[in-house]
Amino acid sequence: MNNLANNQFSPLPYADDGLALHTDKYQINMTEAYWRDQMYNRKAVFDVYFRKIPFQNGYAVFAGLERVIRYLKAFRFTESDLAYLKEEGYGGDYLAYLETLRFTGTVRSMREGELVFANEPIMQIEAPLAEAQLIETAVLNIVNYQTLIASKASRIKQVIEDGISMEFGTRRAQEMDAAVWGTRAAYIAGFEATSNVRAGKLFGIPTVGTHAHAMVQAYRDEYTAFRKYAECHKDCVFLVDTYDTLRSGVPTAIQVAKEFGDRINFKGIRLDSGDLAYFSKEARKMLDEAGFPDAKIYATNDLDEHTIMNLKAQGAKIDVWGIGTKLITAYDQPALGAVYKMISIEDEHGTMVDTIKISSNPEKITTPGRKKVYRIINKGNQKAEGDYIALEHENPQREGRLKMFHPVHTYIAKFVTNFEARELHQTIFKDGECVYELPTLQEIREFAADNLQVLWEEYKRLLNPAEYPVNLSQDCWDNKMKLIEEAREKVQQRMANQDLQDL
Ligand SMILES: Nc1ncnc2c1ncn2[C@@H]1O[C@H](COP(=O)(O)OP(=O)(O)OP(=O)(O)O)[C@@H](O)[C@H]1O
Ligand SMILES: O=P(O)(O)OC[C@H]1O[C@H](OP(=O)(O)OP(=O)(O)O)[C@H](O)[C@@H]1O
Ligand SMILES: O=C(O)c1cccnc1
Repeated sequence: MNNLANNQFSPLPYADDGLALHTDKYQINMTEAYWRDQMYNRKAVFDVYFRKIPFQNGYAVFAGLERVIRYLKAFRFTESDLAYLKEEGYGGDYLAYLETLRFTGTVRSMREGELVFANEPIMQIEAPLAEAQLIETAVLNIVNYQTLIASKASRIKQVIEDGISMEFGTRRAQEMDAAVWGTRAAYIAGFEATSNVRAGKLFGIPTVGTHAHAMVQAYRDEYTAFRKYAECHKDCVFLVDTYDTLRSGVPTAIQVAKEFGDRINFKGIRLDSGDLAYFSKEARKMLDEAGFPDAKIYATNDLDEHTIMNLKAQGAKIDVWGIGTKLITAYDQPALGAVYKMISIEDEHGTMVDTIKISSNPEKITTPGRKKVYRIINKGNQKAEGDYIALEHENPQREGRLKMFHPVHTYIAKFVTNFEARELHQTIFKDGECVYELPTLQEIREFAADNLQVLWEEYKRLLNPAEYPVNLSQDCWDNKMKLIEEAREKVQQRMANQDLQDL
């Protein structure tokens, strides 16, 4: 095939492989129907949101915007994409249309590092129907994973507090993309460093590394392995659990540190098995007595927020926590479940009409219409009272006394005065042009940390956090009720017609 890459080391056989085909086939099929029916250019609006905060946490941390931006900027079907679609049986006229497609829509989104809650739009995408539909899969793919990992990392970081947290999961991640974007998400949420060197190169995340058991096994004894390592590395963290942590590993690390003196920076030891609480306490005493009070104790081995909390409760003397599998795979909840739902579409007369998806579960009924999300900050204490979802034309800041009520159990309500309504969405793309200046990763990370400050502790605790209010404005709620009623009438009308036909 003429598109074969010349580079034999390329992981993929196509030189022009792009991401437009990183979509579900049904999107391409639906788009063909829209195109043949001249519907493809009708403006459609979709919300991206999830229905349940992962890990039973009190909040989630949004990540994924940067990659979504890159994806949308580069969106196009390449020559080899179109050749493949032709092989799959799509017609030449439709393919000629796909060839011209670029993303021309408008995207409003929360910023990476924003705290996000269930049932509020993280992103709102308004684009010609065909484009909005084709990009759904990739947008969800990106947002779902990165937000999940950022949320898990934030949860772990809440427990580690002032200790140092390092992302060590690459070897266990669900393939390579997950490793690098996952570690970026963890960094946004407060992790300090990663072992993934490519993530260091791509994103500027600080990289760290100790050494593995393999090195001790290769040299057949700890003394030689530690010395060989120290001969070529100034910063040394010795892994002390290959044979016998307290009788061999720690004393050998101390011996080598003494022998090398100022020639190395003896940063500490790493424990990777056994009773981490007990070993860390004993090792701490040994290091202090040997004159290395600044040497740190690193710990790894299937750690997550629960083991870390437990180890801390046992008084473990661990300074640096290396977390792999359970973070990068979001081990206890492997999916965020974010969805992409149509909330408005242009009709044949060019008028935008709101749309709804009904479900027997009231929490699953979509909220129609173009909306804005506000975080209501109490000016007295600078804490968040909750989030407020309003229709586009509304401005809650103009209200002196804002009524906030539960979107399903509407009798749960409160009035808020003296507040700032902080709008959470930014315009990212305007008619296909990216108008958003990407913050640096450092800025995103600081933004995420600042956001946590406005949240009461009750929403941040690990176990049974309080439910953060996400409310609808009265207009938004009324609009939703109106559409539910209309949908119900349509079904009743259809049933009545059916009855007439059956007579
Ligand atoms: N004091 C402790 N309290 C609670 N959990 C601990 C404690 N020490 C270690 N752990 C955790 O217990 C689990 C021990 O797992 P496992 O039995 O596989 O490790 P190990 O036998 O010590 O080491 P390995 O099999 O890797 O050589 C790990 O998840 C570890 O983080
Ligand atoms: O336990 P995790 O949270 O996934 O953290 C990463 C793990 O990866 C390494 O173990 P591995 O057995 O792969 O190699 P090593 O112990 O020989 O270094 C390391 O020692 C950690 O235990
Ligand atoms: O540097 C380390 O200690 C490390 C790196 C990756 C995985 N586990 C440990």
